[in-house]
Amino acid sequence: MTDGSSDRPVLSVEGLSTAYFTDKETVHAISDIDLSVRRGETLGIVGESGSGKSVTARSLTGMVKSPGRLLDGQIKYRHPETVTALAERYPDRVETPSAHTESDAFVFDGPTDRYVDLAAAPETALRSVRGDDIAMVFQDPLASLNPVYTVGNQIKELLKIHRDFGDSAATERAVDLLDSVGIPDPARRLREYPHQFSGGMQQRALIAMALACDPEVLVCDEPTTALDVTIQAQILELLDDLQAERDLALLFITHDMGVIAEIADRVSVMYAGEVVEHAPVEALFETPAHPYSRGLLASIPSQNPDTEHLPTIDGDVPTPTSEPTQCRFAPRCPDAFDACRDVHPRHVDVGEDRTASCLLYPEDQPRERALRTHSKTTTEENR
Ligand SMILES: Nc1ncnc2c1ncn2[C@@H]1O[C@H](COP(=O)(O)OP(=O)(O)OP(=O)(O)O)[C@@H](O)[C@H]1O
Ligand code: NI
Repeated sequence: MTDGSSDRPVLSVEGLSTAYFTDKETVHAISDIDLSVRRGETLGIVGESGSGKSVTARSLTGMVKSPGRLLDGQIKYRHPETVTALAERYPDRVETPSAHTESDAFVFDGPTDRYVDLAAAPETALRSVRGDDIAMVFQDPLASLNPVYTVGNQIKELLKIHRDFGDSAATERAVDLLDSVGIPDPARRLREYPHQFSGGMQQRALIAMALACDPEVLVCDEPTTALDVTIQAQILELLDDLQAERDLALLFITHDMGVIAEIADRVSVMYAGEVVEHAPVEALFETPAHPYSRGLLASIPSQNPDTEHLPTIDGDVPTPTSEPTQCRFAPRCPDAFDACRDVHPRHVDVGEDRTASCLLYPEDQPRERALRTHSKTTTEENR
């Protein structure tokens, strides 16, 4: 490829913020999130309950429901066919180097980068991206499957609507899909209802549905949390195989560091609506940079074989009701110092391909100087 898009991440999220406006308060569920995932890569998103993982997943394809709303940020989806198709469908909303349109452009067709900004896309465009380009698998399979239709009919329906398949072609493809996710005797299971499937088989069926339209990106939000460990391990292995076969970009959300170790290539650690560390998985486990990451790791049984009681991080994730002006982890942080309560940390490089947002860094600088790095306003920085 000559347009340079091929070596960029298929999905990159920049400065994404989503808030819920309730009668009582505004919940800044995610603030200024950056993420990226490449084809064939698994990005793990980890954090305790309430850290904003699911809101991040929902924000990606316009699934945030009122009273929630995206406030800011870009979601750059780079898939040449989609860029071309949406540019044709929304000619007034395309920005090219020769034709600068109004500010409501969401298709960017430049010489060095071609993408669709899903944060600015209209719902009609998002609807065609959702499921087709970016598919999701959620924790509770029964909530995502319709109890009154057979599993086969649900898969076939997708293929008929999104792919214009006829009935027999859809049946054939549905059998292949169930087979590819390791469901034995697929032609027979196709005629069964979701409740006739075990939990693990339901989750496999959901993965088959997610893959029906050949997505580029698969987002899995705690897909194995409800399953027992043996079945969980089988599903993780399945996802790993499917990803390799299809060169999928996989975004895998979990609160479980053990699962992250199994499946992720790179990891983004979330806390109270922010990403606090980005790192390759080996580096994160060997030398976690952010004190929160250290705390999460210390609570994995396999990392502490000798301890009878696993250390946990005291306290809970706060519900963020304002934009961050300080370190949100400071109240629970064993390494916190005075400035942590006044200065909002920015992401700084802490190694190859890794950053952390913590006032302890840059580590090689005297603290005063390090603090000045964090105090800089966004406009001073060359964004
Ligand atoms: N519909 C909503 N209305 C108000 N606040 C919401 C809503 N949905 C999510 N939130 C808030 O957004 C924040 C992030 O929630 P989110 O569900 O993304 O967390 P999570 O990391 O997925 O947690 P879990 O591991 O429990 O699934 C929480 O403070 C939550 O209370
Ligand atoms: Ni969640």
